[in-house]
Order: sequence, then structure tokens, then C-alpha cells
Amino acid sequence: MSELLVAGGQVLRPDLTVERADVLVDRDSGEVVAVDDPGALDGDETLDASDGLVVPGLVNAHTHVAMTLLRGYADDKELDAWLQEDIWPVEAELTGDDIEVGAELGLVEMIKSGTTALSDMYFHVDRIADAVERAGVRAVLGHTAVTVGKDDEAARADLQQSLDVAKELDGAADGRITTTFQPHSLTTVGEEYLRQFVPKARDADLSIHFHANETENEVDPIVDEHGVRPLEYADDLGLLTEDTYVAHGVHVDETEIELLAERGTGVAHCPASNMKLASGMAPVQRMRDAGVTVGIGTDGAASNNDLDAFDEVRDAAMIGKLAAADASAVPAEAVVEMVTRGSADLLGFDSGRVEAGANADLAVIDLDAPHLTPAHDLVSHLAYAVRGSDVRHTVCDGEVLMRDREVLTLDEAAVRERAEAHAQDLIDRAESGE
Ligand SMILES: N[C@@H](CCSC[C@H]1O[C@@H](n2cnc3c(=O)[nH]cnc32)[C@H](O)[C@@H]1O)C(=O)O
Ligand SMILES: [Zn+2]
Repeated sequence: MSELLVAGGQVLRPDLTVERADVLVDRDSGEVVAVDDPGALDGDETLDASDGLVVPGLVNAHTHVAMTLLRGYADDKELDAWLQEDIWPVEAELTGDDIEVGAELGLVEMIKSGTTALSDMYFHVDRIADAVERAGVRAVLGHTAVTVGKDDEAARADLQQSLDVAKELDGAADGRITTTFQPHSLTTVGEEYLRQFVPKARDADLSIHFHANETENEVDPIVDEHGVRPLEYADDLGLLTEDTYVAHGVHVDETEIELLAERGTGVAHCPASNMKLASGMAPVQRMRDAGVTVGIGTDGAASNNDLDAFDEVRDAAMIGKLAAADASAVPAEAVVEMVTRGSADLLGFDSGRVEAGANADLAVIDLDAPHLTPAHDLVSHLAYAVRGSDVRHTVCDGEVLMRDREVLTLDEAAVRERAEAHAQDLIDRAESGE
């Protein structure tokens, strides 16, 4: 057995207390073996956590990782116009090579900022899976199907591909990759297709992930056409179960919040994207009060514009208070819990807690910094003051992915150079075709 000892620091425990302790990790099983008093444990290799805080690796519950190539390409527009006028025309030019390079860039950024697991929605998913395998993180992947603007044959083929990809890639990268069936949203996939394909996904025991109630423009057409709220419509389609989580959940009323709680359907809250696209403020405190599992996601880098989950934690606390008009709403402990246990629950990984038996997915934060001084309350710091760049080491599945701020699994400089070239070329192709 090969064991890694994360030694000399403080540790954030599952009950959100902080204690001085060492963490022993079994690299073969990829699990935490023990958390014990400083000096009580021995390993074959040591990771220095002195002046540091060991936390569970952050879990990004909703992203489009390859969209890093579109970072800063189109900003300052609302969702519909942004997707239709800017993003979709460029995405139509994306090749598998582009997507793999964009995913590598996003994964380097995530590893550097302490994220060890993500839930992704995109296409050319085999290439994203290759990048995830090399990067060493954990991921829930899927092929996202859209039927609007497609003929019947193409629409069905896209949904079939979402089913096929979910079946094929489940368990890849030694089990670090799992999958979901992914209709893009309730307005971009037609009802007849959802009626046909959701039961197929259920029969195949697949989890489901889709965008829901992100903007008012997405809610109104469903209310007009079906006479019910979008999540009531989703429930009628069999979409809401414990194996489903939706992205956004911004415009949800009391009935819909109750429905999410009753069905055990979780929400991946994406505060930065919701602010940037002016989509609205999700009622996170009300959802949590009702017992809905809420995780945190960055959404893609074109609507954020970074993949630093610490930024997202801070944004979630801030906008949660604004939405509730209550400074005590969505407190520090809530957002820390959401980005660890909450998101991990949605993704179905036993991560998000530093405890014997859990996945050894960890980040070590360097506390030796002016913006983290004084140390009255480290949970407060995690919510409000820590930045992704404070992460010193990142570990996933028992393997060290970054040591002393150097990413070991991917060559950061080469990844950035490739991404720059692919992004330029992509935009040139998209704009010359106009
Ligand atoms: N465009 C592809 C499949 C969609 S992949 C997932 C899509 O979600 C898009 N996306 C990114 N952020 C958001 C968001 O906030 N809401 C809805 N869609 C988004 C993203 O640009 C990407 O096109 C097709 O036509 O078949
Ligand atoms: Zn999204």
C-alpha cells in the first residue's frame, strides 16, 4: 500500500470545525485512511500543509469546461441573444481537437484553484473525457442535446447520442468519470422528444442533468403553452427524481421549490453567470430551508469569466443575501457546505468531506497571506476571502495533481499555448464564414 501523508496543517472537518491534524491517504484505493493528531500518522510520501488549511477539493456542479476558448469573446448580453448571436455560431465551428484543448485549459485552471470534481455539459465528450483522464480530476460528463432548429432525424440522433455517450463513458478513467443524460433545457428540446427519450434514460438507469428556470424568457413560453410552471412540466415528463439535478433554478416559485424538495432533485446554483447574463437571483435560502440540495457551479468561462470556484462561493453568499434581502441569509457555513458536500451529492461522488473512507479529493490552502490575516474564523475566510490562487496543493483520488502551485498532470505552459492558437483559429473560421 502506498500512502501519502498531508502533514503539519489545520483541517476542515465535515462538521465545519477546524482542527490541527494530519491526513493519511491511500493512493491505491484513492481514499482517506485516517485523520489524526499531528505526528500520529506515517506515510511513504509527505505533502507539506504547514501554514495551510486542508479542505475537501471544491466541486463545480455545473460547467461547460471547453468554453474557456470563448472566454471574453462575447460579453455584456442577456442569455438568448448571447447564445444565438455569439456563442452558438462559434460553437458550430468547434472541432474535437479544439474541445480537448479548451477542456485541458479549463482543467488546469480548476486544479490550480482547488477544484477536484466537475459536472460538464457539452459535445465531443470523448475528447473531454481524454482531458479529464490525463488531468486526474473526477467528472460527470454528458453529450448535451438540442432539438430546436433541427429536423426530426437530426433531433432524434442528438438525443440518441446523449444516451449512447452516457452509457459508453460511464466508469471511464478508472471510475473517475460518470455520466448523465442531458437534454439542454426545457425550451431547447421539444416535448415529443422529451416524452420519448426521458423514459429511455430512466430504463438505462441514467442520471439526468439540464438547464432549468434560468431566465424569465424560459419560463413564460412554458407557462403559456402548458398552463403550468416549468418544473411542474418537467415533473410531468418524469424528469424530476433523486437522480436528476438542474442547473440554475433562478425563477422558481414556492410550488416548484416544494416539488424539488419532494422529488429529491438538486440544483446547481451558478451565481456569477446569473449576474453576468442578468438572469436573476436564485432563492437559495428558501430552497435550502425547504430541504433542496443546492450545489455551486461556475457555468462556462464565457459567462463567468473564470472557473475559480472560490469566486463562486463568495458570489453565492453575496447574491443569496441580496435575493433574500437579509444579511443573515446564505451564511459562510452554507456556501462552504454547498460547494463541497452539496455539489458532491448532486454529482454522486463520495467527496466533499475530509474523513476516513471518503474519496481523497483535497486542496491545501496557503494561509500565509495578508488577505487571510487575522485568522478569527477560517470558514469565514473560505467563504469571503480565500482566492483560487491561494491553493498550494491539489489532490484527487489520492494522486497529487498540483504540488507547490505546479500542476503535475498537465503541462500548463503548453496547454496555454495550444489554447491560444486554437481559440484564434476558431474565431477566424467562425468570422470568415459569416
Ligand atoms: N450547441 C450544441 C449542444 C449544446 S452543448 C451545451 C450548450 O450550453 C450552452 N450554454 C452555456 N452556458 C449556458 C447557460 O447559462 N444557459 C444555457 N445554455 C448555456 C453552451 O454554449 C452550449 O452550447 C448543439 O446545438 O447541439
Ligand atoms: Zn450552463
